[in-house]
Amino acid sequence: MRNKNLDTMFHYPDDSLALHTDLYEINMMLTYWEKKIDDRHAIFELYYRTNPFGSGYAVFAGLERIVNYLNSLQFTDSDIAYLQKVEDYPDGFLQYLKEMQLSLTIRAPREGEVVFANEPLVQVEGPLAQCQLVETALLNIVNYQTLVATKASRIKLAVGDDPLLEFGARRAQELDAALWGTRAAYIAGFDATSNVRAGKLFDIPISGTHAHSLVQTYRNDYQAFKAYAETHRDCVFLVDTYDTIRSGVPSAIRVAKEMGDKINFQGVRIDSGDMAYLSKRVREQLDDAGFPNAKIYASNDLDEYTILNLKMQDAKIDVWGVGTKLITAFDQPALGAVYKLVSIQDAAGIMQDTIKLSNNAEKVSTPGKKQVWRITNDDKDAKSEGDVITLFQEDPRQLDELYMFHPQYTYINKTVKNFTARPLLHEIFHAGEQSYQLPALNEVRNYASKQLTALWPEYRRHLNPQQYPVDLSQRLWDHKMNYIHAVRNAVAKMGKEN
Ligand SMILES: Nc1ncnc2c1ncn2[C@@H]1O[C@H](COP(=O)(O)OP(=O)(O)OP(=O)(O)O)[C@@H](O)[C@H]1O
Ligand SMILES: O=P(O)(O)OC[C@H]1O[C@H](OP(=O)(O)OP(=O)(O)O)[C@H](O)[C@@H]1O
Ligand SMILES: O=C(O)c1cccnc1
Repeated sequence: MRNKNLDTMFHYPDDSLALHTDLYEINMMLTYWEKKIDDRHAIFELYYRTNPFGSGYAVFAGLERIVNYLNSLQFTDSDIAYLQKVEDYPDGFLQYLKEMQLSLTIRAPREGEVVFANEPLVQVEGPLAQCQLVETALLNIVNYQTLVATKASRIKLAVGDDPLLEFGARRAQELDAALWGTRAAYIAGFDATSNVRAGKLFDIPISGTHAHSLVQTYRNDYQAFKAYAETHRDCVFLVDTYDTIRSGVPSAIRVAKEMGDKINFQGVRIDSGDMAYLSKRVREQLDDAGFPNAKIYASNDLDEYTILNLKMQDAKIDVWGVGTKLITAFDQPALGAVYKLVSIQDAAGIMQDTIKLSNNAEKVSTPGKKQVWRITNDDKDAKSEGDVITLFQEDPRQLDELYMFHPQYTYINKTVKNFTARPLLHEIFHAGEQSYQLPALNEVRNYASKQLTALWPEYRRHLNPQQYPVDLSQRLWDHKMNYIHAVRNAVAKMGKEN
């Protein structure tokens, strides 16, 4: 055994994720500490502004890693020694960091929840300095995992019930992305992965065929397939190394016939060329040879668009392998989630909500601690009517009817009568202690599938989906308008004084 642990290559046996943050967070912590406001109660909310990939929704992922991160959050000796070496921080502050004990309360949706732009996804509440410290890691985790889970759900939607394999490890942005991207893909509907470590760590089914190098090694399709068949029971032969129709498939058939029931001839994989044309010809070859149950696997830069197109061309593909375009979120490499202060205690100990104005209406933040409610209509197959963001203490479940209106175009409105309101933000940590039991991964996956089904197809479709209503309650809307006017007036007054 050469290397015991990945982290040991960094020569810090006590390396931790406490420094997995931007320097400006620690710089702000110093200011708060020196000015004795580090303990002020603060509330931050994490959200993104536009659904990715032109989707009508996103699939929330990353919660398990957030929980692991928070549970392990503690500055270690080497973290402190490093800060001491590179920054001119006072000893008292370093000591404060060293002794810091997590006391945050965190709320988030269940992993696998369907979520929408501008909804608070992670709500972080507690001492200002701690809220600041965790910003970078929370954004890092949610931005990537939610993005890949959403991409995966789009691909899953395209394949329907066909088996869907994740092949991304080699093309991912490094090891962590391969690992957690695989998990996100599994949550959103992929059935198995080629990534063996992801299989081991997360108990995800693993799956593997073979590469072109096997065929190149033997310089001949038949010899390569034969050798593989003599050493494996389950066989999927990659038939496109030299000539799919004239050499690859005939060699696969010959080996399957020769080996008989010594192997389980599962099928063949095509990885290049016109896959609509080739798959139809290969299907005929397999059927004519007496292998109607052998499956045709396809891979090669697939995504939801090529898959839908291949289906439209009636390609005879049974199993889909997707790597690069999934794991790198190829057509939109960033979700763009942000983390904003929405409320903070003043010197008198009173919570004061905060707002960020912008010339762009969509970028004006919504002040205050909030809750998100999923409104489903009991008269309409329990499909979603929309979401309503409320002040945290509001509870729409107490209402007989709910007035829902578009937060910008308020003339777009409706009143829902026979409805169910379900809060999306659950307490995950309470005052630093984990208060939520993480569900098993398969439960998360089933949950995601159920939530996607509960969404009207109009919101789910790939192209130009309908915009799902994400409304503000009347109270929150009034609250926001009051803040906008108050800040505008204050700015105008300051302008006159200056
Ligand atoms: N019938 C088809 N309709 C639409 N797209 C297809 C069809 N067949 C293949 N594709 C896609 O077209 C792209 C073709 O890729 P590329 O230009 O690399 O060709 P190739 O045949 O795979 O060549 P190479 O041997 O270099 O990989 C891939 O993304 C593939 O999934
Ligand atoms: O196309 P993706 O969606 O990214 O799927 C993963 C790709 O990785 C392999 O190719 P690669 O050329 O790396 O190896 P190979 O020699 O086995 O074809 C495989 O054949 C797929 O084409
Ligand atoms: O098992 C496969 O076919 C596979 C695995 C990784 C990448 N491409 C293909």
